[in-house]
Amino acid sequence: RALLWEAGGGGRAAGGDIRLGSAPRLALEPLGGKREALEALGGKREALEALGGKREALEALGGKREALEALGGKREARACARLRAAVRVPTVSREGPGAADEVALLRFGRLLREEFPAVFESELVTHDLVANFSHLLTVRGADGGRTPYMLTAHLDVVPAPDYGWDVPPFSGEIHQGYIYGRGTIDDKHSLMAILEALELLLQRGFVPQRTFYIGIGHDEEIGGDKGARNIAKVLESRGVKLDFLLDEGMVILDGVVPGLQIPVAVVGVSEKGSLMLRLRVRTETGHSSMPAKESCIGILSAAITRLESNPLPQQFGSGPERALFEYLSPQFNFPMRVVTSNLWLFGPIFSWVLGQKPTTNALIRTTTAVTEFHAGVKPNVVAPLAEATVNYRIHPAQSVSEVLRLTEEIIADDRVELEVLSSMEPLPISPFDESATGYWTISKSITDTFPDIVSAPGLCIANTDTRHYQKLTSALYRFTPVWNKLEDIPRYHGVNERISLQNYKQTIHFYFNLMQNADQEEPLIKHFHTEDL
Ligand SMILES: CCCCCCCCCCCCCCCCCC(=O)N[C@@H](Cc1ccccc1)C(=O)O
Ligand SMILES: [Zn+2]
Ligand SMILES: [Zn+2]
Repeated sequence: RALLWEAGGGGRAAGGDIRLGSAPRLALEPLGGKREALEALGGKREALEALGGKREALEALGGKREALEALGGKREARACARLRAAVRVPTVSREGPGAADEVALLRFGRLLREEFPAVFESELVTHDLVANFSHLLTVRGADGGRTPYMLTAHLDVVPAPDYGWDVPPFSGEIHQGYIYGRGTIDDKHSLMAILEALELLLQRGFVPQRTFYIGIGHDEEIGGDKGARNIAKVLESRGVKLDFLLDEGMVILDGVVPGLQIPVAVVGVSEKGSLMLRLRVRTETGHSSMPAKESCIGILSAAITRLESNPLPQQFGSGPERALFEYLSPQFNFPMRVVTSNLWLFGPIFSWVLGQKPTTNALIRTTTAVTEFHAGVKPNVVAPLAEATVNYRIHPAQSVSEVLRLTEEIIADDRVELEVLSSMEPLPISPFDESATGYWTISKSITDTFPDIVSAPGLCIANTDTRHYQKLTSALYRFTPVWNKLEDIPRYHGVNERISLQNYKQTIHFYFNLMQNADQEEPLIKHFHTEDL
């Protein structure tokens, strides 16, 4: 039992490889025969459900001991199997009209209904299908006088080309204690864990005191304009106001913050804005044997070089990043503790240090990413047009108009046309003072689940569906309890996205704790404990 959930968890323990892939007879031998194998696994149906099929079951299990250790308990095995099944449905969002895979989106909806019968059949739960593929669950609380809260997640994923992955990205394979696949940390893990926690609580007869909503968007990865936006509209039309909302966003960082001695759970209390800018240069085309002195490609390249060599000014101290370091100050090692306790003095040097790495640089300034470049039509034709896309993520201390003005100043060339493709101002800072019940409910649930780490408010550097819910509450928080070491950060939207089995179990525990903590008036007391899971 312990091995399954501890392998790879928090990067601390290395589990054994349970993908053996040997012939069925070889797999059966160490188990002592088919009947014994099935008995060990609690029954044929459970074994097959947990592992996704007979052949896979046999391939995955190398021996009796490994089988028992790997499966832990039936409940854990089933939860793990359900996440793997979710990963196998390729709910990929692509840019452009008609790009949604409607078959996969519908299949995913069916999977949710089949896998969580207690949720979907409960008298306490109402299910609304929104914009054909998104889901809104209302879990009716006993005390209608209390303000509801909301948990959100999304079921779509970014594309995942096969190359570069150790296992196919939509296989949900388990490898060395991790479930691999697109969506395992963005964001099917949180969606499935929320429903796992609710399923279990409902099975145990839990009746929440206050109503809560679960919003599951189907197009977050392309802006959420159909899913989350319409879920929010449904709630607005019903006159709903929320105490707080929790979505994906920030995570647990282990060894990512320089000088911090313990892992920190960063709860995003604000979110950077965004500006997608198209740069365009047009020049006379013609025969490449008689080129003009400058080409549109050269002009645009020079503009881009100026943007990259002139990052926008650092803003350290004027956004929620300052609170993060003040909260964490006692946890830093000796020299950093002095620095972070005296930011009035060391602010400029600390900001310079943060600016040296992409992850921490993202906290302190509006970032400039040149993401696309297109030009030219033929090797012997002078290019008529060069285009590039620049994606700014705007620090809360700046605005879209300020970033546009600075861009024009840096480029300083009228031949470069600017077109705003989309823009979004940074989101306001949600409350995290003593009276912020949502923040403290999340914070307590983090501590209940991970007693040895600290939590702190911080800035979410990517964008989430939360902006669609701004009319419902000003208390928007962004956090899922994914445990990240520095080397794990590129897995988001990258290759080898994965979650450890232990970390997935912790994710379920987190929501299980949260659903109970959210009901409590001070002091926060739970009825059920995660040890019972
Ligand atoms: C104290 C040091 C902190 C160092 C920072 C470390 C950062 C670690 C961050 C981990 C990243 C987690 C990201 C998860 C959420 C991703 C959400 C997302 O991908 N959103 C898209 C949404 C979008 C927006 C606009 C158009 C299309 C899609 C995004 O691009 O932001
Ligand atoms: Zn996401
Ligand atoms: Zn994403």
